[in-house]
Amino acid sequence: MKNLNKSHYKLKIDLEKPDWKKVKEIKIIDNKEMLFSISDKSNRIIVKPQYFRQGLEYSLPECYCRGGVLLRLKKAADLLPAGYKLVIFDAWRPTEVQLTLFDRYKEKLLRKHPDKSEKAINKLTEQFVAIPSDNAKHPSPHITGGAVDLTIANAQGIFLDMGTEFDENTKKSVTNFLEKRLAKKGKLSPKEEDILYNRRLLYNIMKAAGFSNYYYEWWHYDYGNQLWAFYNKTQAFYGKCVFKLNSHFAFDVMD
Ligand SMILES: C[C@@H](N)C(=O)N[C@H](C)C(=O)O
Ligand SMILES: [Zn+2]
Repeated sequence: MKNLNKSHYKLKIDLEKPDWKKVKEIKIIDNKEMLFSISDKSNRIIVKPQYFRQGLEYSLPECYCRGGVLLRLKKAADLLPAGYKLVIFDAWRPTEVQLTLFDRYKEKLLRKHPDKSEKAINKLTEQFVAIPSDNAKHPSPHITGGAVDLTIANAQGIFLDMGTEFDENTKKSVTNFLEKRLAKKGKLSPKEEDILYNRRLLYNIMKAAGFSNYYYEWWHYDYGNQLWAFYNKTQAFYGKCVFKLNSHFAFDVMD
């Protein structure tokens, strides 16, 4: 890390928890950009669809995102140190996949906390999986084609240590977990320091390309949807989208 450019670590990770009530109230004027497949668009982006690999029902063998997201992913990838690549785990999601993810995690929490109320369990679930919604006024982030889950691989193809697995549902996944520990204790172990800088690298290139990060997950970034608009204090331009294949093998956004 010491031989890498300082600009990769310029910004410390400073984030707030989203207020989902406010997020859902943000106005969306969809710009109708199409969904594109992400594979083969840049030699610095690898696609590894995690939910398909896990055999999740309705998951897809390819990742798709809006045109503006694809452009910005390429920009972020080009900002990486030489040889490093972005690894995409998931992007646009069918509502059915969002539902399965939500139910799967909720069941896990119910088993762990049989004494908690349904309301409390839903609130906990919502931290790691957005409430499944294809309501045009407040669609779940991944249903818009504006959200992407990703990490970084180094020049040897090894995933950088981000401190947790993808989708690990613990407080260690909170993006600035180690920033807070550093501020409190004044120092980190060498391994923790590596993780802190790896997260900062992802955060810095994605911020520079125009994305926002989701407080609870180091791997989840947004552009153009309501969650992004919340963090950027603006309106959203990506709403709910379903797709149909057109003659250019891209996907038209449908209402
Ligand atoms: C499930 C996880 N990978 C994820 O994407 N979580 C966010 C909150 C979401 O479901 O939008
Ligand atoms: Zn995500």
